[in-house]
Amino acid sequence: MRIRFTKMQGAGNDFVVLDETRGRLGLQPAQYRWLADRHFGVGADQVLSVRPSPAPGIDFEYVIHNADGGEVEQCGNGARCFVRYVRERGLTDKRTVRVRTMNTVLELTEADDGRVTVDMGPPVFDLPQVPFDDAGLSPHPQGGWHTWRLALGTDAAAPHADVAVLSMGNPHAVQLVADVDAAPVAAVGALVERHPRFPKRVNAGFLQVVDRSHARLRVWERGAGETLACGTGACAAVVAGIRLGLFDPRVDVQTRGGLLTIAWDGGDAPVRMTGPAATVFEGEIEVPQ
Ligand SMILES: N[C@@H](CCC[C@H](N)C(=O)O)C(=O)O
Repeated sequence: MRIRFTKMQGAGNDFVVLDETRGRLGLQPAQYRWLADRHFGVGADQVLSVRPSPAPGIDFEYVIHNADGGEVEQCGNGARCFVRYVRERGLTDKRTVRVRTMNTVLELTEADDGRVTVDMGPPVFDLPQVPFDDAGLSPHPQGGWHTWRLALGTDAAAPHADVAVLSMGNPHAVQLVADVDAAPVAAVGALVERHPRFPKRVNAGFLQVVDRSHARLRVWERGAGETLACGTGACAAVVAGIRLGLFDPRVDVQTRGGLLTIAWDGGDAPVRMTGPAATVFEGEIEVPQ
């Protein structure tokens, strides 16, 4: 099957975007995996499919597949690219677009300078909803909140990670590090991603607090490995830092691929993420059956 695609990136988190507004392509998990493959396919951290309005008051549906082919609930950087995509192609002329993902409706607004702000909705701390299994674990109080100690192996000498656990519609485990450049993101991230306490696996964030309004962040993403930026990861890291008493309500997060600004007023307030989104190139490719 020959398909048209658009390659996009938001802060270096890169995407293959597919237009399914006039009909489904019917791709299977192995085909999403192939499209995301950097050697045999186009190459991307996620594949995003743009579908027509699923209900009155909602402009589009947006479906996300990780590079491993698995469908997931949210993608913050992808959401910014999504709004850029539908506006650039004339699929809408609205500046603020409402889009349904697997488990929520997001509101996205493109500013004159091309930066996009996403209302990501409120963070979720209820552990079964993350989901996180805390049976038999005690939380470690820190600031006004707590972290959880995860053993990263079965023997007594196994290393551990102290993580703050929350959902931004998708699961996140955020650990504080002194220096993101020295953090063992691949080794520890892979262990946290598949830790048995996270039944749906988890995105593992490594957060360096620079000061009360500046952070540095690296994220080992579920189903994609380390990416140059993770939008929901930045939201989760800032929310965790605010609850741990480390940040003010607005934080600039420096990722390896760009700068994201995250704002959260606490409680049930929505998390707002602002950052770049850009088209890289367009093409056509024959996808193996
Ligand atoms: N890159 C994303 C997150 C994509 C999904 C994530 N890997 C998951 O499995 O939940 C972002 O910008 O938020």
